[in-house]
Amino acid sequence: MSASIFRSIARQTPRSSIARSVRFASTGKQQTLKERLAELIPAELENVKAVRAEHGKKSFGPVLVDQLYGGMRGLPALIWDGSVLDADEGIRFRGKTIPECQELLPKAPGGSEPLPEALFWLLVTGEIPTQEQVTALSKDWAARAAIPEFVEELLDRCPPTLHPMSQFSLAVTALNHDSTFAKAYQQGISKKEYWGPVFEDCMDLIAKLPNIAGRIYRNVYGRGKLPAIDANKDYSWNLATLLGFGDNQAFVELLRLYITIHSDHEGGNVSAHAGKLVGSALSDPFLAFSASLNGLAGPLHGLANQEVLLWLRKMQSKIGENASDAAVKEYVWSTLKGGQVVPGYGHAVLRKTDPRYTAQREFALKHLPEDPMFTLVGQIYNIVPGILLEAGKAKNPWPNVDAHSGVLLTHYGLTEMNYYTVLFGVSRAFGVAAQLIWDRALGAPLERPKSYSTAHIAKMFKDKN
Ligand SMILES: CC(=O)SCCNC(=O)CCNC(=O)[C@H](O)C(C)(C)COP(=O)(O)OP(=O)(O)OC[C@H]1O[C@@H](n2cnc3c(N)ncnc32)[C@H](O)[C@@H]1OP(=O)(O)O
Ligand SMILES: O=C([O-])CC(=O)C(=O)O
Repeated sequence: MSASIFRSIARQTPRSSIARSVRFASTGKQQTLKERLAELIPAELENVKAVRAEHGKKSFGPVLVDQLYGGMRGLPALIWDGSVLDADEGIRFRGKTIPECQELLPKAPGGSEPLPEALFWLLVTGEIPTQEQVTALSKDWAARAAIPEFVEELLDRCPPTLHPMSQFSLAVTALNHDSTFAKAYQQGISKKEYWGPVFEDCMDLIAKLPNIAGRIYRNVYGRGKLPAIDANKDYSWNLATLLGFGDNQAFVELLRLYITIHSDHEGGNVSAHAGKLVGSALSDPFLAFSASLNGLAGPLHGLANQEVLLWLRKMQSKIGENASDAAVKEYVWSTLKGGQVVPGYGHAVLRKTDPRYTAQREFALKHLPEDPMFTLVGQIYNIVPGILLEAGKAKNPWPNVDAHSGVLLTHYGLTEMNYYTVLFGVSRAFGVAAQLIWDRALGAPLERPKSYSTAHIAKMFKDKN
């Protein structure tokens, strides 16, 4: 089966799999996310049953031995309806591109970027929520935001030299202490009911992340005491305030965009897949998401946004600010010749400029067109792809999301690069949580693919010849 057929199947699935039906309960009252989900699940169970009955025994493309050795690149192996990644076009959340989400999703009063609350509703239901539903979600998350005292103490006892991502993962793991799902499982809950307590855990998880992320930031960088969550404000405003940037409207808008676009990138990326894999053992969402965070903390994945800034700063200290194209080119070549990757460039799936990069560039053009680091990012965009093409190894010479995010955060004064991946992690929780809820609702089984030894592969084909 050709790649384009895979893509067209993948694109159709989210649109057809979930009916866009009633948004209001028969009483006329606005439905909550959980009520709407409870309506959608039986239909989706039937849909999956029908697809499996009709296509379950059909082959979905050959597996090449190279894919076994090559990080399973391109291997069709997972189901996730929340988002699908096209190599040329980039991500669609439930069939919607980033510009479509920017246009269609509800916004904060006076704001122009989508509210991440709305994106979460879209990921979970496939539907665009009303403004009232989004406000109710902001309030629900604010009400769940407090973290247990022992988790606060855990974070307060971490040495500031412990990487913020390690602190983040540790705190999320510890939230498992109060998991509704783990308790329900111990009490013998039926398989059919799993999604309910998993939903509650996922809501708690997302809600508690600003307090964890804020506490880590203030502890590690000595930024004083954490303020309280405001139940009348949205998630991003609260996160910005806990970080100490809530009075900067543009920064709050940036966070709304940032959390929306970093949330999900189909099912196979390291953080999404790690969460799904661990969740498949019926580990609760806190344990599953801490696995996601540990994957996101790797420099080839989410940590690349930290690496980009470190690389840019190193470049500036070596060749100075406002360096010529020739000097930048030489620096890029020296990175490659040193056996290192150019952070923020290349991708396992994408073959064009990441639309998340483009969305951030457009934000920068609107809010910080004269920023010198933004100018440098533009200069690098004109230089790196040509060099990667000439070097001839990278399949995708274009920038990914991480090439741009740090420069925006730096502009507003969030200059601590080691912290950047924590914000990526807050956002990625939205996608991982949505996926965990649906996996338990659809009864996704334990993941356990088969591994082979090299001796087995060699013998298998020798025997065949
Ligand atoms: C949110 C995200 O996770 S987005 C990705 C963030 N990561 C980065 O920006 C780090 C830099 N980029 C990379 O390392 C890679 O492009 C990855 C990890 C993103 C994708 O990896 P792959 O799918 O294996 O890429 P690809 O098939 O193009 O790799 C082929 C070769 O090109 C190299 N290559 C790929 N991208 C780059 C790059 N940016 N700089 C230098 N070399 C590169 C690979 O290291 C590999 O080299 P090898 O044959 O010596 O092992
Ligand atoms: O899709 C991937 O493999 C990596 C990525 O961009 C993400 O997870 O956001």
